[in-house]
Amino acid sequence: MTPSITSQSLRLSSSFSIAALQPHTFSKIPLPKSHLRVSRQAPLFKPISAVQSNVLLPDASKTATFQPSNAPHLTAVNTEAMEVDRATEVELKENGSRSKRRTKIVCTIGPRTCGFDELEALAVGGMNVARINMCHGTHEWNRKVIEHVRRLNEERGFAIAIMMDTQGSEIHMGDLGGATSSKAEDGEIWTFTVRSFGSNCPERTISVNYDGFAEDIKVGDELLVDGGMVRFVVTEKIGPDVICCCTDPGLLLPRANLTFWRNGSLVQEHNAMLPTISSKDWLDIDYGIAEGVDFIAVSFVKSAEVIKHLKSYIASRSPASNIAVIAKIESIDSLKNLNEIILASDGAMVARGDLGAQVPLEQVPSIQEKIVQLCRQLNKPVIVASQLLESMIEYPIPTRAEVADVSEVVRQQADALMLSGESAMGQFPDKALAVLRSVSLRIEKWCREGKQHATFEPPPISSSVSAGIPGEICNGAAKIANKLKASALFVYTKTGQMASLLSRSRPDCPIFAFAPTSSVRRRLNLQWGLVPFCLNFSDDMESNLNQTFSLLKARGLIKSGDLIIVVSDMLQSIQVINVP
Ligand SMILES: Nc1ncnc2c1ncn2[C@@H]1O[C@H](COP(=O)(O)OP(=O)(O)OP(=O)(O)O)[C@@H](O)[C@H]1O
Ligand SMILES: CC(=O)C(=O)O
Ligand SMILES: [K+]
Ligand SMILES: [Mg+2]
Repeated sequence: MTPSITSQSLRLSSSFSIAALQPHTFSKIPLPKSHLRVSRQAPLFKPISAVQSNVLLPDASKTATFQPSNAPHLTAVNTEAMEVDRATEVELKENGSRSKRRTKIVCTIGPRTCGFDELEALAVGGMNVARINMCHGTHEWNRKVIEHVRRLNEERGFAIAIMMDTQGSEIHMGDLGGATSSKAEDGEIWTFTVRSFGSNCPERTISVNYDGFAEDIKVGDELLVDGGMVRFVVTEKIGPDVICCCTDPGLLLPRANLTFWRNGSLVQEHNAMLPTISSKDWLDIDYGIAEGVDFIAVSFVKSAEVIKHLKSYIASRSPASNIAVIAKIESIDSLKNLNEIILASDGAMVARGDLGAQVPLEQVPSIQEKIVQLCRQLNKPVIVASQLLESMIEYPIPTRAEVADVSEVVRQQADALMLSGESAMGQFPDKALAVLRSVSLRIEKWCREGKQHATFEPPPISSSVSAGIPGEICNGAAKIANKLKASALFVYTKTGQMASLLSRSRPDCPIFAFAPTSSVRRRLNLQWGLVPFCLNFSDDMESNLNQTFSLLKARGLIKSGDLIIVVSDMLQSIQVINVP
């Protein structure tokens, strides 16, 4: 039977809640008359008779679309479905909604995980975002991956976003003539050159992507592959060829990054000549726009200008698209302009791989913490990437140190963790994902327990952004949710902004975010604590709530008596409701 909402409810109108939180901020804004209504049996909501007719229920029995248990035979009607996937459902039900994982997981897709079945295993294992790296793979290859992910979303109710990562134009090696790797031994002489050889690469010769490669290099400089995985010293320059002697032996991987060091410092001259977005990158970006990817992550960002330029390019090429631009922080230049870059972007990535090749390794942890905090202040999602579980490329369990590293990211409350080689070409992609999931869950719980008696204070919003009324409503709602130990926060949001602000407050309970389009839903799937749903809601909050309660109860994701705190784009209010 359809429930009616009759349990105790408390409704705080905007003027009450806002004024109570921070009166001075709102003096200029006209608000409705202040009132606080607390009622028992409050007739706030009508019973939901029309719920089922507002929901699309596909026939396929294996889909995860919500299907109220008493109406299994209804089929398509006029609006979009509200979907939930197996992974979310299991996580919500396993230990109760409050223990749902908050930290999101990005998986890089490579030869190991590009098939439909492998992608499905990652989806079921909790992947929130699939990353394709344009350093590798053709457009055709990447298109297949995108198609598979789309199919999983459509058929199985997942909300997996696609992130396209640009190659960027830093100096890197060629593809080793198709070999998967090459071993450089101590004392061996290798040639690095701008000449290209196709598949007939002479022995101990590496082609390099940048024409000006040999120009600024001096005999005696050190050449580091992938930040020092293999090290050479330059012994001679002959025309376009740079002759080097190997001083730290190791494995050379295709397209590995190259940096030059002189007297202990990075030689930056040639990097300065390279555009952040190369002509190849622009073609890849056109491809990404055409494929409708959700995020474009820009490698080796140097300034805010390039982000602004890309955002206006996307807006002009595809005005209706909702592609978010993520700034990858992985160079000395990006550190110099961090504030402006992050402000101009829709999110950031701490790309520790290349970052660690440009700054001394011992500086990487403090830089990571600084970027994570800044992103939180500026309300931008942040991903921490690279080498989180590097040993799991080869081994089925991580090192203790890797677990400690992942724990630290979770403790810092970054939005997302990222797998690179572990999921792209490692032997244990599913196990690596499971480690990220279980460490996240455990550390999140530990942090919540630890702060039980601490007072709640979200970080101040930086003076360079103003979150205004919505920001204060969200902070207030999170505060109330923590105090009352609510089961969940609900947010009805058209653009996703209100959900982001709630996520920023890092509340103790999960945030169920209802968005009208699947593209907003996917985009929200990168952010801490958000459980995004696609729901075609109206301006009538009463009916939205009736509908949502009915659907979530039918699925067993909430139950009568649960305490829910509700906010929305449409009303400047915080509602406190017991699920009927
Ligand atoms: N599409 C792909 N095809 C083949 N190999 C891939 C692909 N994507 C990733 N890989 C492999 O996985 C490794 C790690 O992936 P990752 O995306 O982190 O790349 P990367 O080369 O380290 O560059 P970046 O700095 O852009 O992350 C790569 O070095 C490569 O060997
Ligand atoms: C992810 C990436 O690009 C890096 O760590 O360098
Ligand atoms: K890249
Ligand atoms: Mg990188």
